[in-house]
Amino acid sequence: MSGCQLKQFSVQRETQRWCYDLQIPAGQGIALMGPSGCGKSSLLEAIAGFIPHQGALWIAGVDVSQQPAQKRPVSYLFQQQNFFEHLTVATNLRLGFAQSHPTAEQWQAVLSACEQLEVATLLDRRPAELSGGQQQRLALIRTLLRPQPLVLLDEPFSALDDQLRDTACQWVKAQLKRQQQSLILITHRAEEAEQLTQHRFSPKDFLHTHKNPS
Ligand SMILES: Nc1ncnc2c1ncn2[C@@H]1O[C@H](COP(=O)(O)OP(=O)(O)OP(=O)(O)O)[C@@H](O)[C@H]1O
Repeated sequence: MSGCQLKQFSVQRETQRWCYDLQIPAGQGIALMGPSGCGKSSLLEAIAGFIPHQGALWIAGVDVSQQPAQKRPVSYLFQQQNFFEHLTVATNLRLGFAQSHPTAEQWQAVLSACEQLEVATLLDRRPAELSGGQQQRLALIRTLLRPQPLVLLDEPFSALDDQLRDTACQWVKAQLKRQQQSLILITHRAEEAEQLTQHRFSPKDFLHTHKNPS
């Protein structure tokens, strides 16, 4: 089956445990909302393979739950953009593709995205020479153009003003549709969730709290 499916997928942080049964069809998305500390980032980290989980995780028809993080077909944008500081923006963008060699078509898509998101003149700079909003748009481009079936975005528009936020949101929506990627989005803004996803929920609703033995 295409898309992404979590079956009895459980994540543990000390005394807290969340258990999820979710399905996200290809080209569709869900938004994780809710207060600080409710478990939004923990779910993304477990799906990406950075923290342990139990249960099954199917992505594009394959159960990847036993795979290490680097093998999972997931493209993840953290709140910190994690660029290599000693490399130019262009080289950082190339690193998103297999063997760091995008095809001519893939690189054309990168350049076109850079034009649309108004960062095309920045490709020869180093990340430290960019504003927070410029870094965020370039990180979005790197994340969305990696040809992975599942995209995880953690507050991807937080450094953008309203006009750029709207432009970036529309671009993300078009990319997901064109590449039939599933999305899990963390956001505090209802309008972003409505624009990009079909379902919204809080991890709080999936929480089982254990009492420490006394
Ligand atoms: N590395 C860690 N070790 C132990 N507990 C952690 C760790 N990281 C987070 N937690 C705890 O797990 C719970 C969920 O945290 P998580 O970061 O997933 O929440 P969040 O909803 O993403 O919060 P925020 O909106 O503030 O980023 C919190 O109680 C937090 O204190």
